[in-house]
Amino acid sequence: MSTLINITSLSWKIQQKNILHNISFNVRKGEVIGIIGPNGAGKTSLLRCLTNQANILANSNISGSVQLKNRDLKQYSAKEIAQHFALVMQKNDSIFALSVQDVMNMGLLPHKSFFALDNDHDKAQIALALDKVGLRHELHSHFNQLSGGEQQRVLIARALVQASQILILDEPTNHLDVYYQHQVLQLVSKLHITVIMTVHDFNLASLYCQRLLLLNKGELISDGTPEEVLAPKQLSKIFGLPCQQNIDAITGATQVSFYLEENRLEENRLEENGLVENKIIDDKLAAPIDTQCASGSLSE
Ligand SMILES: Nc1ncnc2c1ncn2[C@@H]1O[C@H](COP(=O)(O)OP(=O)(O)OP(=O)(O)O)[C@@H](O)[C@H]1O
Repeated sequence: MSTLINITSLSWKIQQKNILHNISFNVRKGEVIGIIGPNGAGKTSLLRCLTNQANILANSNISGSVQLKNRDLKQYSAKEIAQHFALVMQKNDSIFALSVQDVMNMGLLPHKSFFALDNDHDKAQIALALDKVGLRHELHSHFNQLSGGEQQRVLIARALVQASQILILDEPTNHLDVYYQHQVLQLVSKLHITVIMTVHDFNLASLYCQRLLLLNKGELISDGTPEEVLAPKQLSKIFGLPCQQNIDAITGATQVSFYLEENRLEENRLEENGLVENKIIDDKLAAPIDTQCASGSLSE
C-alpha cells in the first residue's frame, strides 16, 4: 500500500499545555485507522490538523508537518482539501437550518459548481447514499427535526456522496443505537477507501479498524494492530482500571473489558484464587498479578 499522509513531529501547544506532542505516523492508502484514547487526549485536535481545518496548520503554536501525497497540506486550497477529505465532525451548527436534500447536495459541491448540481445522476447518488444509512424517506425533512442519530447518519451519507479518497470521522457512533453503530462502521470499513476515525468504544474500534492509534495527553502512546494497542497493561495504566483482553468467540476480534474490583463476581475471585490463570493487570505493579493481589488492586 502506498503512503498517502505523512505526519512528522506534529506538536500543538496552547498556554504551556501540549494539545499534541511530537506525533509522527504515516497513513497508507486503503487503511482503516481508529484513533482511541481518554477524554482530552487530543483525538479531535489531531483530526483537525490532519485536514487543516480552518487553516489550523498556519497557527504559530503548531509545529511539525502534515503531508498529503508528498506535498505540504498547507499548500492545498480549501477546495483541493474538500476533494481529498470527506469529513463527519461533531459540530454542525451551520447546516442546522437546511433540509436533508440541501445537506446531501453539499457533499457534491467539491467536485462541481453549485449550478451544475441536481442532475439525475446526482439524485440517484444521493438516494443510494441515504438508502445505505436507512434514511431515504427523510430526503425532504429538515435536518434539525431529525434525531441526533439520524443527523449523524445523514452526515455519513453526505460523506459517501462526496466520494473522496479519505474519510475522516469524529466519533461516528455518537448518538447511534447499537444496530446503527455496527451498520455504519461496517459500511465505512468496507468502502475500500482510507478511513481515519476517532472511536471511544475500544471493542467497536477493534472489530472494524485494522490499525489503532492510542493517544494520551497529546502523545501517541501506541500504533499497531488492535491486539497490540489494546494491551491490558497499557490501558489499565492510562484509565486507572483493571483491564482484561479476550478474543471474542463469535467475531474472533480482540476485545477488552474494564471493571471496578468491587463489581467482580465473588465466585470468580474464588475460582481465580485457586485455579485459573489471572490476566488482570495491576496498575501499580504494571505487570500481571496473582489473584491474592487482584481483589485489592484499586484500593491499595
Ligand atoms: N482551541 C483550543 N483552545 C484551548 N484548548 C484546546 C483547544 N482545542 C482543544 N483544546 C484542548 O486540547 C485537549 C484535547 O482536546 P480534544 O478535543 O482534541 O480531545 P479528545 O481526545 O478529542 O477528547 P474527547 O474524547 O473528550 O472528545 C483538551 O484538553 C482541550 O481542552
